[in-house]
Amino acid sequence: MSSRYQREREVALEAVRTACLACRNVRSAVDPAKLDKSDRSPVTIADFASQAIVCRAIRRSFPDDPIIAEEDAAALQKAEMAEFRGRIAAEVTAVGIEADAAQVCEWIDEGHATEFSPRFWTLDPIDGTKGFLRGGQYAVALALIVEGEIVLGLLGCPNLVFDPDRADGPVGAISVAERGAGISVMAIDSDETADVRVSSTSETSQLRLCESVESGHSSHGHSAQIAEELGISSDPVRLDSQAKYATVARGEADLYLRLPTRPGYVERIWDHAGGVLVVEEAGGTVTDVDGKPLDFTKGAGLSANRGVVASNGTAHEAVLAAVRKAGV
Ligand SMILES: Nc1ncnc2c1ncn2[C@@H]1O[C@H](COP(=O)(O)O)[C@@H](O)[C@H]1OP(=O)(O)O
Ligand SMILES: [Mg+2]
Repeated sequence: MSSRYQREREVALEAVRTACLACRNVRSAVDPAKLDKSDRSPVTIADFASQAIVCRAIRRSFPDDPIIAEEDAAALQKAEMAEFRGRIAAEVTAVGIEADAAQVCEWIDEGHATEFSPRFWTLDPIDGTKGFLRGGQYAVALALIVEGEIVLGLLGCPNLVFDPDRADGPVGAISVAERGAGISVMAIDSDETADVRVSSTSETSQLRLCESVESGHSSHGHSAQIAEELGISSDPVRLDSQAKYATVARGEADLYLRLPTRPGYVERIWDHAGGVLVVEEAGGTVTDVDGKPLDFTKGAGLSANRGVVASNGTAHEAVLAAVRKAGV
């Protein structure tokens, strides 16, 4: 695969892999029973550690690139957060990056950009917080956007089986896509690599649909209507995070619907940029519910778009027609 962004890819892959390891450490170190009762602090530690790791890596290699990331360190600066800051620093140190609390806060705040620029990165340090808490799917999602076009997209999915045909095989998959250069999926814990491609399903009744677990993030009512319109009788697969894009990219699902639950909700770029390129480079198509391409020139929000439809490409027009019919 010829690569125009070889160095960016290497830096991004190493950073996402390390962030995935930190997320896993936090997840396995905490008693899940305690997580239910707590104030989200364990997940917050992983969010912050992941953002610190990835922002540090980008800043060291590409000092001039702005980063639009989900978290910031403002809430960490309070005196009563001292222990918490220390725990984040300990998690970053545990994956081989020695850091104190102040340093970690500085790295987190490298992700403070909000405005569009000709070249920038966007990061969701943990996409799918609820999946992370449930022990389900979550993703470290990173993308590089140049002149409004996603040129690199990475999804680190620590809980996704590497090979869908080996359910008891290795767990943990990082999808790495570069525009025009294709997509590879790498195991988190080994050198194993796989080429993937979207499905070729064109018969709409056979489409395997995936959507959010949370009905507050995507209208399950509308997706049931769309499925009926397409003649789909199988139940949708529900999973958290951009792992949905990864499953469409490797042909495990044919369609991901993200349908607005209320007028005016603006999707965040870090919730989609990585996943969009992963699906496109695997041969699929991504638009909003009106069939328009997602517009990454508006800053942190996808304010020119409504919802998302990601498909294997073959079925895209038929799906958009059903979306229109459902009155989304
Ligand atoms: N009303 C909404 N519509 C769409 N996405 C939402 C909505 N509210 C929150 N989200 C975002 O959906 C993402 C998770 O989506 P999924 O259901 O696919 O796992 C999170 O980043 C979450 O943002 P937040 O970071 O504010 O929680
Ligand atoms: Mg998110």
